[in-house]
Amino acid sequence: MTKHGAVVVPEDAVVAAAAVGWMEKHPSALGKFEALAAAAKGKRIVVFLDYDGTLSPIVEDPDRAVMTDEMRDAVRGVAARFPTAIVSGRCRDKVLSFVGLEELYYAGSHGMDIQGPTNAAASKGGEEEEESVLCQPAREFLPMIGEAYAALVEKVEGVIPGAKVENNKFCLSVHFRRVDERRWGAVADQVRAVLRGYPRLRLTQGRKVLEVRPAIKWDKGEALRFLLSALGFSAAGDGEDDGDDDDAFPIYIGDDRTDEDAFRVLRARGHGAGILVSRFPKDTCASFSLRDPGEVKDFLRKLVTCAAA
Ligand SMILES: O=P(O)(O)OC[C@H]1O[C@H](O[C@H]2O[C@H](CO)[C@@H](O)[C@H](O)[C@H]2O)[C@H](O)[C@@H](O)[C@@H]1O
Repeated sequence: MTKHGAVVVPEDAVVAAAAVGWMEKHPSALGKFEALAAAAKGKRIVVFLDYDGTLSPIVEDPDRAVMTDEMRDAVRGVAARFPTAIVSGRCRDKVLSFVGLEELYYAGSHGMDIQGPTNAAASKGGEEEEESVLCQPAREFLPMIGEAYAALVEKVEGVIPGAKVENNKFCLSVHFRRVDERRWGAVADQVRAVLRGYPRLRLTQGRKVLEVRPAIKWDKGEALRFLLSALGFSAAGDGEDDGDDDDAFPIYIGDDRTDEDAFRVLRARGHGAGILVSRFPKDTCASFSLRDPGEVKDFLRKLVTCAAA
């Protein structure tokens, strides 16, 4: 096609070519399953799963982001074969209530609240909750988060229709999915104004959500390292003879910006697989991709079948 003598490539063709290029760099984890299984051969697979957008589809109301029974069965099957952790921005109790599987590790509040399986602790009786909590690096921030929550409810949720503040214990989520798009800027301005009173809290952005969290060096990547180490594997994965088992093959599946911290850790380790859940090309440190939670479920089922073979 030509216009004024120049070659004009239709916009759809440019988008399609970019998508093809992106898929070459981040191929489908289903399409490359055999290669992935071969890379994991002889190593011990450890599975890390984000929740929203990965195990459950993104929905308007965060309180209704439930997971299907089929997905629960797939996660249960994986957890019966490999150590498995849910790593979420949600507070640990809420994500546990959505997933409903006590045999998993849970890292809530973007990894700032880590708990081991509660099924074993529960059978011992007594102080199950305290026994199963493994790591809470932002404990001292609890009173500050409580104060900031109250201020955000008053100054954002109370003022901008559709805005919703979710208390995730060690962090807060300010949702604007249901806010009129013309007021998104106002949400961000109000949140920033509140946070000026809390210089030790920082702001990041997820999928139509502003995330307020303690400004400490801790994120989903650190949680992944912590859990590997708690499971007896090397946290660095550097092949050093430091007494730790370097034979883990961590698989991390997630859809959002906060999952990039975990993908970066896997890149640095040089083994394991970061899998981004996305229908569209996105800048990512993940090596593979899956399109949506339906494909995540298929991938988890394949892992189970492969382990049983
Ligand atoms: O780390 P995640 O498990 O992915 O949690 C990140 C945030 O997820 C939730 O919000 C997102 O999903 C909602 C339900 O589908 C959707 O309404 C919202 O727009 C998304 O941002 C959760 O509510 C947040 O607290 C998490 O931080």
